[in-house]
Amino acid sequence: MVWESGRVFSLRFTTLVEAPLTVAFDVARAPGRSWPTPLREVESDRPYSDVHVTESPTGRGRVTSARRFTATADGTLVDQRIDGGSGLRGPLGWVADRVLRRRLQRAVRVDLAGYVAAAEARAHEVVQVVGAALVDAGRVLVAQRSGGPYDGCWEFPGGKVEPGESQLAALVRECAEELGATVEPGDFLGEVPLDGVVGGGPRGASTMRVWAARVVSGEPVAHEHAALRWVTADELDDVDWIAADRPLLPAVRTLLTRS
Ligand SMILES: Nc1nc2c([nH]c(=O)n2[C@H]2C[C@H](O)[C@@H](COP(=O)(O)OP(=O)(O)OP(=O)(O)O)O2)c(=O)[nH]1
Repeated sequence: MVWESGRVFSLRFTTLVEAPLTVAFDVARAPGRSWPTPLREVESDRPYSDVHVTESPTGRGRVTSARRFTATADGTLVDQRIDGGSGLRGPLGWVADRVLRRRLQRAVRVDLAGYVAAAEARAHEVVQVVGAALVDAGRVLVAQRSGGPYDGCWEFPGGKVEPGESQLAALVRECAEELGATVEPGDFLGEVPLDGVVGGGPRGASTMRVWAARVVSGEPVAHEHAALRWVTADELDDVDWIAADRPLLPAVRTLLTRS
């Protein structure tokens, strides 16, 4: 990218936040607290990406901040790219660009330190649900809820993470309770916001993270569900899923076609 006047620089910051995707995104809503000029949001695709712009302090150039939020097994990877320039030409522009670049670098570092702490603290306040896509011979186990608001809908075995419990420990515990089987978690598959799904809570109050897994001992039995079913990749779309789960189906389909 080249600005009409002056030169341009690029900065890149990659940060792992130990918080779910929705939390990492929602807490990041107001970036640029330490920036020289206020940022304006021009694009937002919650909880995946956003773009902000600001004028450079000279009033002649522009700075753009584009962030991408990706759910990973360990939390959320925040990838931020800043493109900007003072908008000034010649030797003065050269100096102004260097100063602006350094100020932004410092400002982002200060912002990130506060942001990571705030997101990780907030992560303890949201309801985190974990789910297991249990795979065997090209099929995945789906479980039918019994009672409650999603009575009759199908879901991944799993449930809420308890305070102080790790997500994978919760996954193994929930599968043992619900299926009477021991499971071993594998690859992380993805995360979906459960906005309003769990107890009708507000936006960002709950989220679900799903892992591929396999049964290592015992035969799954529906201890808490109405029924269990093993389904193939071709049958995935026809299942009457809890609606929030549907965005995870492409990842499950890929998993099944690989297994
Ligand atoms: N287990 C599971 N829960 C899901 C899925 N999709 C989805 O929206 N949910 C929602 C439904 C529930 O509101 C919430 C999980 O709660 P739960 O009732 O199964 O969890 P739990 O066993 O820990 O519940 P409890 O102790 O509070 O009764 O997440 C899914 O695929 N699997």
